[in-house]
Amino acid sequence: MDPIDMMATDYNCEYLGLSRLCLMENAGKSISDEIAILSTYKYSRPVKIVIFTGSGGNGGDGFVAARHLLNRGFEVDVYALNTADQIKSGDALDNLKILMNLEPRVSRLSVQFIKDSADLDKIKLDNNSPCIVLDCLLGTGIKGKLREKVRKTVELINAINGLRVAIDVPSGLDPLTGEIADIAVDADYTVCFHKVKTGVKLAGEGKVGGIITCDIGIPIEAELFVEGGDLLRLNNRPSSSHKGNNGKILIVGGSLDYYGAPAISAKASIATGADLVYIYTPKSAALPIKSFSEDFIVKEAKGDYLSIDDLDDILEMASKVDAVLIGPGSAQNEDTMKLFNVLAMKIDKPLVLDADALKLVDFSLINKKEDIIITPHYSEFKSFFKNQIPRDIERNLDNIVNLNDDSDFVKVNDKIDALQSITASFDGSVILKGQYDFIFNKNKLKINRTGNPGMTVGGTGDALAGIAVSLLSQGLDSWTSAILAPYLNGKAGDLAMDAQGYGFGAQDLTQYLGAVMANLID
Ligand SMILES: NC(=O)C1=CN([C@@H]2O[C@H](COP(=O)(O)OP(=O)(O)OC[C@H]3O[C@@H](n4cnc5c(N)ncnc54)[C@H](O)[C@@H]3O)[C@@H](O)[C@H]2O)[C@@H](O)CC1
Ligand SMILES: [K+]
Repeated sequence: MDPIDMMATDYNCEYLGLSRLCLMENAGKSISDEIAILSTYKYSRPVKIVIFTGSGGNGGDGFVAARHLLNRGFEVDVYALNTADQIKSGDALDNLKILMNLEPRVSRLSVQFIKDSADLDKIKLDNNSPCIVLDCLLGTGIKGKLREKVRKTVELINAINGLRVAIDVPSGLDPLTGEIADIAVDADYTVCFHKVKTGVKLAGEGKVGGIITCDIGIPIEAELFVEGGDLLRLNNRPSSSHKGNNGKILIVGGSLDYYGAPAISAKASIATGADLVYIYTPKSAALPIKSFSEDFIVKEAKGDYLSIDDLDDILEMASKVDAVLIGPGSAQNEDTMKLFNVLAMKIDKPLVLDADALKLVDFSLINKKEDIIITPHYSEFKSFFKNQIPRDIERNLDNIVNLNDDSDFVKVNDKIDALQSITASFDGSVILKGQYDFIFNKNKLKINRTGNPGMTVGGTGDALAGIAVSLLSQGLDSWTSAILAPYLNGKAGDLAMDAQGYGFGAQDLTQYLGAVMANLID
């Protein structure tokens, strides 16, 4: 499991009501269980446990483990590299405080703080008595080069005559790639929580020792549902960035009949952080779109509908932006169909296809593109994938997909199986909109639960497409953009509903997007 997926999952537990403090307790308890087994297996008796702790959640696991190991009768020495005021994780701090509250010492616990590297030289371990060393310095939160004190501690741990057990990830090893930039704990065992981190798997036994995976009570739904923790996937904007660095978008849409759709998409794009939005639209739609906002840069096509005559202009504009949305409000006619099919093939930027584009663009022209998101509701889904639906599923598709009772485990799983078999030869990401949005690509699946019946109002689908293209333009990959877009859209819809009841429109919804993006449980 990639570190970002693990962090998002941990946070998602909080949104499901399962606190990270509780997960840390389970992690520390499972360390204690595994250490008891290893102690018996390696030494046939309890040995001294030496725990080195860092400033984050990994250190917190060590503090919890210390408490459980004491209860099992072990003698425990904790060497904390950070004092209480330097500890970054609130949960770790709570657990350090518990250890510090155990005064006067009745149990066989010692806690020492390592202020600087010189303090490390003072640690004297009896090399003739066996011990088990727990590396709780750094886990999935490692960033950049090891700081000097941590680096020295890793050297010390590697020199100790004892069994080295790394917690979650050997400190110094990249939890994503498995690479060691400088030095890492040379672990005999690595105890991983929930799932083995990708880097630990890639590094191999020579670097991480034997891998032990512990369940810490994270429900499958914390991974499957898009929740607030997934907002951790949003890019941090560099403070040195300037206009245009954070997303340039082209929206191709609008027609004599519809002009609101591209404007709402554009509003949602700006509201989710894109810097510049260009809209290519027929003359008849251009003026009303301009009047929506001074933020839009509108280029007029000649006719009342988009047509192949617009191809060169659009390709020229597409070459200057980071991502392109095709479809909102374009209406369906032969000329527009020709244009959209060529555009979908020729544009080599990340793409979103929405609304009429899904009725006009041929599946076989784009099914091998990975950098594409489609945002169908059920009837658009059926139309787009019409030649991909296996016979046995086709007969029953309406029943399978239009679930009313989504709490039914079997039905939800039938639906997932059916959707994945229909979309098996599509390499992009699909957001199937509904009461619950199902988001999937060839390998992954997520379910978004935000949103409310007030969102049946016109334009919320256009907002969704605008958010998706905005995230793409800011450098997120198509899968990440596809899972976050419906979450943000639905959550903003929920805030609009709280404020205005069913009286809100898609434009109102876009006003809440910025606040939703900034809102992560601490
Ligand atoms: N968040 C959760 O819900 C859970 C987290 N768990 C544990 O918490 C870990 C993740 O916690 P965190 O996100 O706090 O991250 P870490 O505990 O891995 O480390 C983050 C801390 O280390 C410091 N740091 C980062 N890079 C450094 C470097 N190169 N040199 C020196 N110091 C550096 C940071 O300043 C930060 O304070 C997991 O690996 C796991 O062990 C478990 O308790 C299970 C639950
Ligand atoms: K560690």
